[in-house]
Amino acid sequence: MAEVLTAEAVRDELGGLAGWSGDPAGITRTVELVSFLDAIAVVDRVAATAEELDHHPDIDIRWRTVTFRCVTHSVGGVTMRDIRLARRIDEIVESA
Ligand SMILES: C[C@H](O)[C@H](O)[C@H]1CNC2=NC(N)=NC(=O)C2=N1
Repeated sequence: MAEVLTAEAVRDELGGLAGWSGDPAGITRTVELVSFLDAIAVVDRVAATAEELDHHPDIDIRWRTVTFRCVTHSVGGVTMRDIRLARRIDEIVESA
């Protein structure tokens, strides 16, 4: 089972994840897309990636603003699975 990262480890990992913030309880990134449909398209791609990784972000959609929150629910904190998912979300957002 993946281990919850320490506060220091989360800080270090956030250094390589522009736009993300948080702590061992969860990391979040909010992005504003051009339109609602663009936001939904990004969410759709993230959903496919989450299935591939078998690791799923919490997602909040408000018109064209989307907030992704990554935390490993089974252990109640941020693990490397969340860091990997966050990197993949960034790739999708950057290519949108
Ligand atoms: C069996 C499967 O790996 C688990 O149910 C997964 C699915 N996706 C998940 N996603 C997240 N964010 N946390 C989990 O604990 C989790 N568990």
